Amino acid sequence: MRQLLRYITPPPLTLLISALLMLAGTLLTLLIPLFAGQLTRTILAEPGTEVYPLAVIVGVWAGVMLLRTLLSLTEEYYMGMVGEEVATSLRDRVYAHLQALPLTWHQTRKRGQVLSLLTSDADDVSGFVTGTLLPLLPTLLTLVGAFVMMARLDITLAMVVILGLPAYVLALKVIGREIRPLARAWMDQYSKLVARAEENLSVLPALKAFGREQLEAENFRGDNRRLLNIWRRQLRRQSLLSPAVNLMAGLGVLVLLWLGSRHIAEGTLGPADLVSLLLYAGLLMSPLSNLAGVYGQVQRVLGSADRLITFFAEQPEVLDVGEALGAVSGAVRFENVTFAYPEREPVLRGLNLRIDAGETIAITGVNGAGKSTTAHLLLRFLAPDSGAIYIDNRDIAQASIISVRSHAGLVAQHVQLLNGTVAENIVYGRPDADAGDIERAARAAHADEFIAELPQGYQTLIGDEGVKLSGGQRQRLSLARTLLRDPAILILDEATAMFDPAGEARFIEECHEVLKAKTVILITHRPASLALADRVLKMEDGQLQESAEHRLPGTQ
Ligand SMILES: Nc1ncnc2c1ncn2[C@@H]1O[C@H](COP(=O)(O)OP(=O)(O)OP(=O)(O)O)[C@@H](O)[C@H]1O
Repeated sequence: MRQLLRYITPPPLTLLISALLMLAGTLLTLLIPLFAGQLTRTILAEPGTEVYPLAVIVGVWAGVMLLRTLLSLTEEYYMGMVGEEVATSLRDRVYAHLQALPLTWHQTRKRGQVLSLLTSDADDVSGFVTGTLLPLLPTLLTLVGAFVMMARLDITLAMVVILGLPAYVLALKVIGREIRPLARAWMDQYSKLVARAEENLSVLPALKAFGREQLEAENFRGDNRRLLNIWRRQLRRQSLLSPAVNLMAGLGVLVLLWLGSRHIAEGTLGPADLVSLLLYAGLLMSPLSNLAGVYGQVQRVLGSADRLITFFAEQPEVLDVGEALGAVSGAVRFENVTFAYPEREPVLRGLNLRIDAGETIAITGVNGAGKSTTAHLLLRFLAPDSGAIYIDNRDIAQASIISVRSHAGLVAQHVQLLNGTVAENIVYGRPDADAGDIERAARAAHADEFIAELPQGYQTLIGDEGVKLSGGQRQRLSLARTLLRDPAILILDEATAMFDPAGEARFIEECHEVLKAKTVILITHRPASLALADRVLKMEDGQLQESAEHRLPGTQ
């Protein structure tokens, strides 16, 4: 928990005000038993004894109660604010870290599980800090204060209370021990449930096409029942905690009453002091129950805290460390690059590649040969196991990731678009671009024709992942988005795969001018696209070989 507190930054002033209000409130509460003692003394006083008048005691008592209520109101507001600010800053940090983690981290996790870090785990932890951890302060103060006041009245009775505490702590431990693993199991099962729902909803067309609605509903139901069972087991133990503690506290009060009456009979304690003492013991009951609750909640929240600590320990991509590449002409060189995905055979084995600035090369090869992997290495989504990659003779491992990605643009095989307008999608990589820039990029990608035919032109909403567009239109939009960034190196990974043959031929002819100004890497099998290339390379056994067989007749 202490590790996690590093990531939680409560607002200092609001926190200080809440703490002071809590302390003041607790001190006022500790006065009440004293008033009760004085009241008893006044009621039982022999005529002629000097005691406070009844009206004074009741008046002061009522005044203190009123003040206590006012403090509680203000305290609630400030505590609420601390809670919300803690939750907000923790969510900010989780989200920033989520985005900074490399693609490889995300590829090995389910989206639902990742999202639960941001939602339930972050909420659990911030709720714990404000709902449990901060109120601990008045709880502990009440405990200590009540004990000191009791000791002043009767040290023996106060010691009985202190000696009873270890038994109480032990009971907490025994009952609470089993809660933690159950809390973790619940959270794991919960994220599995969310992950399943998320996955099913994101592949809904496939799910419906294969008639899996009922099967998936049953799978979900099964996961949901398992979740309920874990919760039931956890609740059984958790609901045991508070009654057990209350029972022990009640028995403790009985012991006090019995011992107190004996002390009165022996003349070492006055009846008014016994009244105060019992009220102090009563004051102890609620902090003790609170502490019991705290123990249960600590066990529960530790699961979330563990997950967040592990998550924050993951190494993020540092985007701006290393030198910026500055202006580049776009020459690319792979030198003896070897790469394997974790626990897989190497994809690239000593790959060498040299592309001159402004050259267009095509890479072909069977599915799974490693073509996209090569592109991802150039973008620093992945890092080579050995060897080096250069842009303009500068090792990209030494350059800042952000500058590498600003010079190398990728139009990927699977186009990813936002659920926004056409214009919002094109401007994504260069938010400062104006309408003229957007239209120029669209024209260069030959997307302007179909955009003009859309109901609201550039302002047309294109739906989740661009569902309201055809595959080819999505690819053109994706190309426009990349061209707007104007990278010196352009990687088109099967970027024309969705084009109809006539459209592809036209596109290639028309884009020729735009592409001529850049270093272009075409990952493709399509003869029409291959015709664009100055050289065609074939990927085989993790290496690239020059190949002439894909050239179209008439091309150089
Ligand atoms: N994230 C990943 N983790 C593990 N293995 C991966 C990952 N991505 C790709 N691979 C594997 O690496 C190999 C190369 O994949 P890559 O996508 O580079 O091939 P490709 O030549 O682009 O194929 P295609 O023509 O089908 O697009 C494949 O065997 C694939 O299974």
